Amino acid sequence: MTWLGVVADDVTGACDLAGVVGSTGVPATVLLGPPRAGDEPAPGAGCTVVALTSRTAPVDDAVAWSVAAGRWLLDHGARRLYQKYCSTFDSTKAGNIGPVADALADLTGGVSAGTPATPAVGRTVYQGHLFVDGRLLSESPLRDHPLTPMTDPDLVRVLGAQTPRPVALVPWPSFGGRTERDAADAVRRRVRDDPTGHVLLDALTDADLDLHSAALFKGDELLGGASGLAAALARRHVKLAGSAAAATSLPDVGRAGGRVVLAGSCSRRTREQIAAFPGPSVWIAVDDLATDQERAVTAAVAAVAAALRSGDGRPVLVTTSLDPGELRRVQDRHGRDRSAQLAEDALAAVASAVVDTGVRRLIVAGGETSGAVTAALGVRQVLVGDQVAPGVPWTVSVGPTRLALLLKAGNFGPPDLFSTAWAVAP
Ligand SMILES: Nc1ncnc2c1ncn2[C@@H]1O[C@H](COP(=O)(O)OP(=O)(O)O)[C@@H](O)[C@H]1O
Ligand SMILES: O=C(O)[C@@H](O)C(=O)COP(=O)(O)O
Repeated sequence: MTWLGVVADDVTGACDLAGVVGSTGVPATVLLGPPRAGDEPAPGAGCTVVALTSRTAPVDDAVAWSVAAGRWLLDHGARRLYQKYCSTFDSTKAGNIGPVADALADLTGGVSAGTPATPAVGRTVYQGHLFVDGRLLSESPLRDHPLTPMTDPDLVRVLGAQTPRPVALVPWPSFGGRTERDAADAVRRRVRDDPTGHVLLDALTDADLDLHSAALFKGDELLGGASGLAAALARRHVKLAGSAAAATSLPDVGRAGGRVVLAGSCSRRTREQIAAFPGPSVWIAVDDLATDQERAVTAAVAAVAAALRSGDGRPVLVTTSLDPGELRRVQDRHGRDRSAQLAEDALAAVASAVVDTGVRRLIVAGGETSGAVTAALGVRQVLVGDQVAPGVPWTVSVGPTRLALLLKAGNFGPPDLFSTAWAVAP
């Protein structure tokens, strides 16, 4: 029975959260939404995540899809709603986190409380400022993101610019190091004082997130954040229920057909993973796609097929990724949105082509990229298994053609992920 219903703004974020929650003993499943008539949560899932592609969508679409997903989750028994956004608060200039929070809060208690802090992957929030591996967000590689460059680390200000509702902060000194009861008082007082607003929570450690989950577990407000707070809520759920479920074992997809890595992420970690990849690789240039998309995609598909045939079973990497300087030049030539669309469409087309030839195991790097690839493959639901690294679980698609998919957030996973993750593939 679904206890936590999650509306996630991208596919890799959904898998991150489901993997992390699953590792606490709460089985989690991901529906790639918005939900359609006849969709049902997977049986036995304590946490059902609806993955949207709403992070960079127009605001009205993001709100409409999120409300549909939230209603569906509540209609299917979810006791709490959770808005999953990025641990680095990734937002376009228009900013979808605020409007979606406003709309989802209206479905629940009218107020939201949450934090992107996820110490397991180096994201902490202090005095409302977001740090990534100890650097302010604005000084981290996120300032160079292709679609959502983050240049302001002050989350109260960033969220405040996205919503007409008040945004309040629970700063660390008001709860940090306190007893569970005192910390809960500090959080609940803030939530009571702002009954129509959004409350952001500082958090430096998982212990801080456990204090927040104790304060928020029984309320009716909209919860929000990244996988850190969701995991703390799941730990609390398991503690109160007194038992954890066994890890989900994923069905085998077989070993035939070869293995492919599709990397559309330009994030620093993905670029390290590309640089460390020892196998054959095919690079697709956005300039070529802009000149003649069909020809460039056909050439890429042929190159991948040849590499799969002659590569002794080694995985093949296909990528459009660029470093920040080159990326800016491509964006200047073709426009930010158009170049992103060309890259996503190309990798999605390559994914369809290789699956048509029998490939059943794929790693996809990048949230937007994973959204495009799973849409092209017609994947509607994935079962989530063990994590290869924090926030990086293998999944298997539900449906007649089972695919093993590792849908990886751009900045996640160790540098050798593209060659080592296969050892534990379903
Ligand atoms: N060569 C390129 N030029 C312009 N945009 C690109 C290029 N390669 C990839 N992109 C775009 O960059 C974006 C990366 O976002 P995403 O896939 O979400 O990765 P991440 O998880 O790192 O945020 C995608 O929209 C992708 O299509
Ligand atoms: O919270 C996170 O950092 C991730 O779950 C996430 O959302 C990452 O987004 P992408 O880097 O766009 O995959």
